[in-house]
Amino acid sequence: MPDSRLKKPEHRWDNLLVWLRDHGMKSDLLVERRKTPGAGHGLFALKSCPPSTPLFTIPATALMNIKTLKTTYFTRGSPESLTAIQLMSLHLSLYRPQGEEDSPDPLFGPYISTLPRDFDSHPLTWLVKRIQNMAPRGDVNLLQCLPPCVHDALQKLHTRFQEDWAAVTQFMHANPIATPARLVNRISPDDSDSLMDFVWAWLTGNQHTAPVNTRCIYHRLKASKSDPDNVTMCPILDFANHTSELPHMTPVPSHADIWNVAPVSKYGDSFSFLSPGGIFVQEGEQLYLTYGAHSNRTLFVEYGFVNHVTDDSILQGGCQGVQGNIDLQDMVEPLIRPEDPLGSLVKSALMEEGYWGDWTLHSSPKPAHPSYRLMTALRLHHLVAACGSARDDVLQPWRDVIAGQRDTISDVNENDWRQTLVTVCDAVIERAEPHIGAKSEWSNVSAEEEAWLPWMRGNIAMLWKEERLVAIAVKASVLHGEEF
Ligand SMILES: C[S@@+](CC[C@H](N)C(=O)[O-])C[C@H]1O[C@@H](n2cnc3c(N)ncnc32)[C@H](O)[C@@H]1O
Repeated sequence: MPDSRLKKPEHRWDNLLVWLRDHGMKSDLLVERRKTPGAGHGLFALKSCPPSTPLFTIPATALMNIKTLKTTYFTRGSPESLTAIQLMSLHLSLYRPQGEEDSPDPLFGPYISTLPRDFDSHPLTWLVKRIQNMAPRGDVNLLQCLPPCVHDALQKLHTRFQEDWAAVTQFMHANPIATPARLVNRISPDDSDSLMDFVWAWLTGNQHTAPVNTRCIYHRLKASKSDPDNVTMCPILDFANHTSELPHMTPVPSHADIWNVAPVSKYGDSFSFLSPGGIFVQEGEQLYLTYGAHSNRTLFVEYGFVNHVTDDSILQGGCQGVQGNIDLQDMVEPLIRPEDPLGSLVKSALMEEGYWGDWTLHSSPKPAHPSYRLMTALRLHHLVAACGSARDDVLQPWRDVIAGQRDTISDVNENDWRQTLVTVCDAVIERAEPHIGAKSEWSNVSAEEEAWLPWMRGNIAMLWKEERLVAIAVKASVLHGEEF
């Protein structure tokens, strides 16, 4: 067990290592945790190593997931009545460290004690606080400063959060004996402290793969490869920051992955990671993971940070990792006017064919372009507007285009939707400009406590900058007559 005298924050990492060794971790740890400028902690190489070197292995019993938690909460033989994410969030919420204390969790205490103590800088925290009428930190209501499509994405995340909160509070109501008596009150549907503990837990226990958001990673635990409960929290690994460009660490496929079966052992397989392939890592270099090919909108909403974008990376394609991507739902929906009779028919047709929403612009691959979904929606909008009708025979040429039986509806229709796209791009550019002028404290400020507010303003300005640059790039493509 960890030495109970080692209670100061700087010893929490050491306690975690002792605890992991108690769980059977061998001394093959080639990484350490260090502070980074601007991204909290990160993982760094303890010594230089060749490509694809084993860096560390976390034993199955030290991974927090549905297998290692289920005997604590579910009656033997009964169905698992919470998803993996809900179960991890419940457990974390019950054992959230209070103040500077360590987590009282008898199962994962030394691990939970190393996790970030709050997610005040995360947009979901702002949204829940606003709904609860709790004063936001800092003097600016950052939610009002978000680009509309980012705000919409945050609302969707909040809906997922609320569903999990409802499932967990119902579970606790139906299974009051699942937790030690002194902790039962930590989950109460009407108590704002419980809710804020759950926000912390949910953001902690959620990251790296859809559908989760901040600290989870795919790990094969179930018979089916695509089971959403194939996720785990993984000590040590979860200090790895994201890169979309540099070579990154990779998991070693487990026995269950290789044979495409559920793990044989009760708690699943252990989890090992390799140094980046193809490069020598130097001692002291930061080791990254790639959380996924996410847009900045997704990174911001799910993880609370964004990738840096520059004029060059969007307009010239100067940086491979940056793929500017903006969503135009809030601009295009008012054009269609679903509240009007014709607009409502356009909406129905788009929904029927699966083309309603997710209308995006992309800076790469070159040329910068609208998504096929957006072109499809704009083509239909102009067809119906030009004919003043949405009868089946009017819609047929549009259906032929989506069925691949013709390239376009007509030259006039192509010209119309391209013109509209230019107008929409102009509106996006104009709307973004006032939000970009604020000086960006992007590079030098740490993301922690007192400093997070200016850092976050820089992130939000970056989202607006991306809106503007991607709109400029797509407008230029249309005006150059690019075919998409
Ligand atoms: C899995 S954790 C990584 C460890 C984290 N830095 C920490 O100190 O606990 C993911 C979180 O790290 C931060 N992060 C990860 N990659 C980042 C990056 N490239 N830039 C800024 N922040 C990043 C974000 O706050 C994200 O939600």
